[in-house]
Amino acid sequence: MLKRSPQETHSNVAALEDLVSLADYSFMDTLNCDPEANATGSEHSPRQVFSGHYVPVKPTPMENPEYVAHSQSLFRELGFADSLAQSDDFVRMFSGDLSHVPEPMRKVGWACGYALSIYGNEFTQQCPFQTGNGYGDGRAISVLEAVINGQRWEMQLKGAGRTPYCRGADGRAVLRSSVREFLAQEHMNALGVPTSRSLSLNVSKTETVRRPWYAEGSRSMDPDVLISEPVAISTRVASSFIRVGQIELFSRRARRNEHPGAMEELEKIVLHLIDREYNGVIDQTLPTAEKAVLLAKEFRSRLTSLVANWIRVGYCQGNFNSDNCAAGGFTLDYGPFGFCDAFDPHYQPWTGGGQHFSFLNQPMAAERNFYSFCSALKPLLAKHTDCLRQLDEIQRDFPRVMQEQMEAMWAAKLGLDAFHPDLFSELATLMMQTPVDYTIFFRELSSLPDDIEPLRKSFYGGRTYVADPEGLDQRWTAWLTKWQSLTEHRSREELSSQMKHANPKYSLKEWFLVPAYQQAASGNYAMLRELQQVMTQPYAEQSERVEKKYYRLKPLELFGVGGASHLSCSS
Ligand SMILES: Nc1ncnc2c1ncn2[C@@H]1O[C@H](COP(=O)(O)OP(=O)(O)OP(=O)(O)O)[C@@H](O)[C@H]1O
Repeated sequence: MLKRSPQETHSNVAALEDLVSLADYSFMDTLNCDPEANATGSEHSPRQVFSGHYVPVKPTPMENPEYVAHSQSLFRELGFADSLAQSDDFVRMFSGDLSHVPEPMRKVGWACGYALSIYGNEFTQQCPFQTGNGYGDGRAISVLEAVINGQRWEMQLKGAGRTPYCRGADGRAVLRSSVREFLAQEHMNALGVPTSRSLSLNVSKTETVRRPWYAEGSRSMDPDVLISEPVAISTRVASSFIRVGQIELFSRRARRNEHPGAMEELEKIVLHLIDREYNGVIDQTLPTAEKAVLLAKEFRSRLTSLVANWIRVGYCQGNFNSDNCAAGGFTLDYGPFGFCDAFDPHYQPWTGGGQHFSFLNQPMAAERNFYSFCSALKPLLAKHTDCLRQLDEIQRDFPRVMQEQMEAMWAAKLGLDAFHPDLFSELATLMMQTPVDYTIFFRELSSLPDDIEPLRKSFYGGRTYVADPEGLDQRWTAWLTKWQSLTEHRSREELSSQMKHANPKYSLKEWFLVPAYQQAASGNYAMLRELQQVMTQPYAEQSERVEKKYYRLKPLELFGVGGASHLSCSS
């Protein structure tokens, strides 16, 4: 096993050999392999997995892979040469072909099982009496864990073929959803929102799969209408991919005493989570029960901050169940996500998603996931009443901590020293009634306008109403005057600069993504590259051409039926 010390730097990862020399399989010592699994990783058919933390699985190489994109910023952070991304070896490996990969890399990846709670309600699929159901990484296969520049990274191929958790599906991801996830991860990182990161994106020149599409004139996917789409594999990278649902899976098994080692497996996954995500935050010498309490407290802090950040940048996750909630407190699984255009508290990017996951309901959805997380820890605290009491307190206090984070976030967006409920409530009403583009409004406000004229750039209604029958102009003026009186004690330059750090100028709207992935499907990646360039500097003033194209209201024809959102949960 090869492990580098944090002091060592790797500024010269220019070839596959350099990368795989960093491979670290220490998780195999601390986690359990499914005892029924075949060590060669040749299992690609769905089956029930009853115990163990991971199943060895070989990725299924994508036919005729072609390089599409890589993250220059992550490559820089990892000390990788940009030329590596397009080298044959690298493209093959991150398209699922490990046959040529040298030692010490094992030519087998791994997939993990997890459970699912839907808005806090336990969901069990297929097998009601046992939690060893087939839910888990159905198409995501990790191939490498490595400590690079003192930080541990897990590299996971999404769309790398079937695993025992595929539940009969094809194990593939299409280019459309892969482009969305690749760009969204890049964008969120540049926005300063904790997230899994994009490493690379490759497409197959020949392999396609069929996916449901819209029936004529409808906004919903129709399972009977299928289209062929190119297959792609994106590699995402994170300190771990442990989800709340994963802790739940082992907790359910322990609670139901499903097998003799169930409690031990729960403890192992919790300690693994602490090691991967909370190392340095939680004292390793404490007993497990005390560690679990600290873990809950730290996760609460990260999760509430994460969700406040989502709202700050206009992001809605769309399907924030416990399987899509990273236990490290970062954004994971960019499926039916969206960045809002017009401000709407009930903005929900996914036609299949419920209102409970909509934009301003995300704190509640986070609370549900947090409760699932705390419940999952409880079997470890059964004999520790004091720890249990502390955990209950941490859980009970979630809404207060969430509210504090939200208020601090709104205050920062408005450049205020403290949250002013009346001012905010009038603003929210005005933003909805006008309505305003969320990104443009806050960015224009960050330039500290003297009157409401510059704010009109963000008014959707402003394009159609002339007479102002509802007196919106007067109300906006009154609101602005009040806001100005609360901020006038600050240096204008400093205030504006601070607000521009809280309020991005550019956000990755779906109607920018659609033409980019459509063009990519025909082998042209120009728009994708341009979006990557623009959206990785979301707070910067960019060229006039960029501003004209990406800092504008969503065109009216893209609203409503036949709109620009081509997304589903699992594409
Ligand atoms: N084409 C597919 N083949 C096999 N499994 C799939 C496929 N699509 C989705 N799944 C699995 O179904 C579950 C729900 O899908 P969802 O869209 O939330 O996840 P995903 O986008 O594939 O994965 P992740 O949460 O890892 O980003 C996941 O466990 C996923 O692995």
